[in-house]
Amino acid sequence: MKIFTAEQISNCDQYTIKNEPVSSVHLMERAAEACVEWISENCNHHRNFVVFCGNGNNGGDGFAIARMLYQKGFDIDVFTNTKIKFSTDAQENFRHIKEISGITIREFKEVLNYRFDSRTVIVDALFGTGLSRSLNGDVKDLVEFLNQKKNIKISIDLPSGLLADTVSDSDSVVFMADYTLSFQFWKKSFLHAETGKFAGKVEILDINLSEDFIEETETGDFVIDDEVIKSIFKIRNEFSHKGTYGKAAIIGGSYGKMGAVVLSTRAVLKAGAGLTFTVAPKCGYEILQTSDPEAMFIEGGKDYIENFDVEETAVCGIGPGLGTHEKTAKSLLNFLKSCSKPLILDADALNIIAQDPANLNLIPVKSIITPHPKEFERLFGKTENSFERTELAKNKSRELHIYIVLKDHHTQIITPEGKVFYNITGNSGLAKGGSGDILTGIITSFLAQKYSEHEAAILAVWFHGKAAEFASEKHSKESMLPSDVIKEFGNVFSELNDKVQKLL
Ligand SMILES: NC(=O)C1=CN([C@@H]2O[C@H](COP(=O)(O)OP(=O)(O)OC[C@H]3O[C@@H](n4cnc5c(N)ncnc54)[C@H](O)[C@@H]3O)[C@@H](O)[C@H]2O)[C@@H](O)CC1
Ligand SMILES: Nc1ncnc2c1ncn2[C@@H]1O[C@H](COP(=O)(O)OP(=O)(O)O)[C@@H](O)[C@H]1O
Ligand SMILES: [K+]
Repeated sequence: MKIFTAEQISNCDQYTIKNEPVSSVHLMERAAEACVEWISENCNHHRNFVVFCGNGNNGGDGFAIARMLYQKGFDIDVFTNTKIKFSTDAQENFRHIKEISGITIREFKEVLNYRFDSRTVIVDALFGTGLSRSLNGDVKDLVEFLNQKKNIKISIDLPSGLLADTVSDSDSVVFMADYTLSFQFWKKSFLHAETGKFAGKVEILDINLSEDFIEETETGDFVIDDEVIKSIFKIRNEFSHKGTYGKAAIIGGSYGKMGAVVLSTRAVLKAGAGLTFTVAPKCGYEILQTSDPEAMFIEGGKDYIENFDVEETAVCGIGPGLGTHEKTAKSLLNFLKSCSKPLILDADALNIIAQDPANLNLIPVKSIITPHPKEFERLFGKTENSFERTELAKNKSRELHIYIVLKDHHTQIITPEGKVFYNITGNSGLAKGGSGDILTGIITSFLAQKYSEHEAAILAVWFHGKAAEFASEKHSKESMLPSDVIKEFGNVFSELNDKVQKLL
């Protein structure tokens, strides 16, 4: 799914109104219907809603939602500011709601005397994509007041005060939603930590905006949705043999960190590679042969790795548990100098490279590197916030002609062409040592299976998150272990096969 800026979204609305058989006010009606449908389906314990409506079209949505919820039998109160001029469509919906005697309309300032029942849901329809500056004055006070309430809060389109595509000033006041019902597209601000925290759980509601506009409008930012995944995943060929699925090698491990290669190797195996090797120090021989018997062991040193050579045709994932021993570092850098095929570089491989900026140029083109934010900083330097980090990653991907998998809650895959793919699978159950090792294994496995670097990185990140979702359902986010995540790979493949199967 494409991610658009606030300006592009507004253009999309206008294009739809101009070119499709729908008027502006009908599009608002469609948007409100989608919200009301979601609320009716999901809201089982709450009967009363208090809707806060601004003067623009976001407020118009709010009036229409209030009317429709009332017609469905919910108790509704509405707050607005009648002293400021409404937009045309908001005015029309305000007119409709005034005619309903069962709905009381109050001015914002009356909120201080309003009795919030603990089961009242607060709906924020103050500002959406039209927000042009930080909240101030009365409306800022209102949002601060509402944020103190313990009630469930739903934002329409965007939490008020949040900009769609960039970070707000750190002292800006933003409505703190539990749920955000947003129209048609993911907004970039939902996907970054500093701003996404205001949106709560995000639901994207389809309001049928013009497909032609969406198709023709260029963007560099995408969300990895089912369509992206279906276009990448390949069904396993029955007329195949192990050679069809490639050779993969995990290179890593050091005394005390052998678990990282065990997990990484197991992830390669369970993600479907044909032949799997582990290059690890001798001290890991028994551990690896016992834990992952399907993989072949290659001795890469005694207590730490000194030899990175594996079969020419194997795809190499380097770094899990590798350590940064001087001799390991020296031989890794020598290996990089002699290597021209794309590699997967993670963890200590990145920490070794980060020791000297000149090392960055040794990374073979089209390699996939998988830094978490701290490793990214060691490699490329500090940034003010995660939006800037993504921009820096885009520059570096272009410059070095590599793929950067910037690991985060919404991990980003950044391509040498400057495109950014945001992942929306996964959860905080992955915030544990060992999760990244698994991701390295999955990417290595998919690359060995002849997915392109671009496809392998995107599919693997999505896959990793999806497996975490299955694992958390069984074990909880708190208790799930990276090894539980690997056990769910089978369920993810079943889901993938179901998605792409040609059903009779
Ligand atoms: N036909 C359409 O264009 C549709 C628009 N929709 C809704 O319309 C919204 C966008 O509507 P608008 O473009 O009218 O914008 P908003 O309703 O987000 O609000 C913008 C209004 O607030 C003012 N404003 C901006 N920042 C302010 C601030 N900090 N303090 C006080 N006032 C401020 C602006 O001057 C403008 O009058 C979307 O988020 C969505 O909810 C949906 O109904 C779908 C269809
Ligand atoms: N809160 C979270 N939500 C979603 N994914 C997460 C979260 N925390 C961590 N992850 C994922 O888990 C992995 C952790 O990687 P990393 O920090 O390198 O772990 P390790 O050091 O164990 O290898 C990344 O893929 C990251 O995106
Ligand atoms: K809003």
